[in-house]
Amino acid sequence: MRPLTTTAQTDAAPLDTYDVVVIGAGAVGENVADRAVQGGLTVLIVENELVGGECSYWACMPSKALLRAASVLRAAHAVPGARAAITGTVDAAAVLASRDAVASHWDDAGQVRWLQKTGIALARGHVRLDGERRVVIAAADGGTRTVTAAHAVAICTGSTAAMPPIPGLAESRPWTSREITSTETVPARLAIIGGGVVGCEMATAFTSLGSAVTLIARSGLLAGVEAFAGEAVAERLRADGAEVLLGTSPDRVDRAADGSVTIALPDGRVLEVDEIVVATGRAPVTGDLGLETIGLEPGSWLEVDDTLRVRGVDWLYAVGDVNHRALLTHQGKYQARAAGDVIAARASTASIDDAPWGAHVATADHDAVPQVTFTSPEVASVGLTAAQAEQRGLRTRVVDYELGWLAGATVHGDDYRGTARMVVDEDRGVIVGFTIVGDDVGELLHAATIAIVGEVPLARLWHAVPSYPTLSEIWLRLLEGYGRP
Ligand SMILES: Cc1cc2nc3c(=O)[nH]c(=O)nc-3n(C[C@H](O)[C@H](O)[C@H](O)COP(=O)(O)OP(=O)(O)OC[C@H]3O[C@@H](n4cnc5c(N)ncnc54)[C@H](O)[C@@H]3O)c2cc1C
Ligand SMILES: NC(=O)c1ccc[n+]([C@@H]2O[C@H](COP(=O)([O-])OP(=O)(O)OC[C@H]3O[C@@H](n4cnc5c(N)ncnc54)[C@H](O)[C@@H]3O)[C@@H](O)[C@H]2O)c1
Repeated sequence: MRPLTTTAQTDAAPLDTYDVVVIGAGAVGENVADRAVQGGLTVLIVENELVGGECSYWACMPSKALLRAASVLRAAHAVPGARAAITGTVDAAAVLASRDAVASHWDDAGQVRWLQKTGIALARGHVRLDGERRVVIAAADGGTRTVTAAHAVAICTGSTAAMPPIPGLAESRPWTSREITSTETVPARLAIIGGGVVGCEMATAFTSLGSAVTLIARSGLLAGVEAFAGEAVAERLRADGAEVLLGTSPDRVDRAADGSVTIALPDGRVLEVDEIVVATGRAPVTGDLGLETIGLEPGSWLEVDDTLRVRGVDWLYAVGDVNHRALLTHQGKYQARAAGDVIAARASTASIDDAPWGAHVATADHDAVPQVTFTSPEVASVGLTAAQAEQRGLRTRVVDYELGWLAGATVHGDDYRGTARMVVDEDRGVIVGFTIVGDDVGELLHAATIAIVGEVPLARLWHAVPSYPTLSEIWLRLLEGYGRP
């Protein structure tokens, strides 16, 4: 693992009591703290690794930095004139160096300065709850400090890579998302277990960086979204030279004395690789948090109501990955804004706005979670898939359109291909789901999120005119496919 650089504690005059104690200074904890401070409360945030958390150093940011060069190169290759200017392939060393800069060289000084500027006190150490509204902070030097929260404790401890019970796997020192996103080398032969978002993005990145990648998925790829998305990603990975094994999972994994890893598959085949990455989902970071001191189950996801308050404990909040509502930075930060605001409101005489879509609830978590997967092609989706809408008992109509038929696609590059799907709730005349798959479509997603959250009637959407010739004309084509209501 890369050496971590932590900047000294900013909690200059440590108090025994703060209005709010936030456990975990990832993107989500930082935002809970910020909103609570803006609401007039004193806040202590406690972090035992780097301020900024997973997203800044081992997840969103470094992974996107690893993917960007190949995406730009692919776009240039598709455009006559630009294509001729390309004289080489992806420069892996330059990509890794750029990734290092994007990950701030695993130094959290910048984020600590932001905490200082915002008026949030920081303590370094591992936190455990110690009964109602009390926490004990164990510092790296062995010292401990007990702090009481006058109003609330917010658990924002995130998630970690889950380890499936495959014989020999744990003993084989597999990489997780942390090692693959911070690697200093490009393994010549790389196997990835798990066909979810991490597996697909890292297979895309490392194929472009020169690894011979084998992606092992027990179902299709990207199971949570429309099936055509995973199919398009599998097709492109294979075209780019990766091996994609669907509907299978290793029987056994072993690492030999020379460092190589063998993977035995159910069909009798044995793969040999240099590194293996486990990308089979996440586990909550709640195992060593003192949850048992307040009657909760250590190691469990923390179930919350829409104000992000842990069910049955009126002073405790769980925000971000740890509540398992939507494991995404932007959605965790959305929850954090609601949580910080409601904590401040409950600490004062302000009224609580907890009706659906109110200021103090994370209503969008249920039906309007946007996500962009930065594979090739990109996959962007929000709301329900056609199957999910049907399972909900909605009377739906589905409209699909091939992106390659758009004038904007013709200009974008040669042989542009992609698919968009709109799922309409026929009874309400609004969109409940939108998925788009194609190169460079991620930035198109927010229009769909606004349409779904705003419950914009289809009849009114006909008046939202996309510019010609952009890929946004997908909206016009989907509406024409549906017909004017
Ligand atoms: C490879 C990868 C790529 C991703 N890419 C994206 C993406 O492109 N877009 C996106 O939206 N999401 C992405 N995600 C998901 C995103 O990283 C998470 O949703 C997000 O980091 C969750 O933020 P969090 O603040 O809840 O948790 P974290 O970022 O995990 O922060 C929790 C913090 O709590 C600290 N902590 C834990 N326990 C204690 C304790 N007892 N005492 C003190 N401190 C403690 C930890 O050290 C950590 O800093 C990705 C995830 C992975 C794995
Ligand atoms: N661009 C983004 O938004 C982005 C990028 C990366 C990660 N993330 C977030 O991080 C979270 C974690 O991602 P992830 O990919 O680890 O989890 P995931 O839940 O998306 O996918 C895990 C996959 O592993 C498979 N799997 C589980 N056990 C297996 C086994 N024994 N053998 C083979 N396959 C197995 C599952 O069927 C599933 O398809 C996601 O919830 C995602 O939202 C987001």
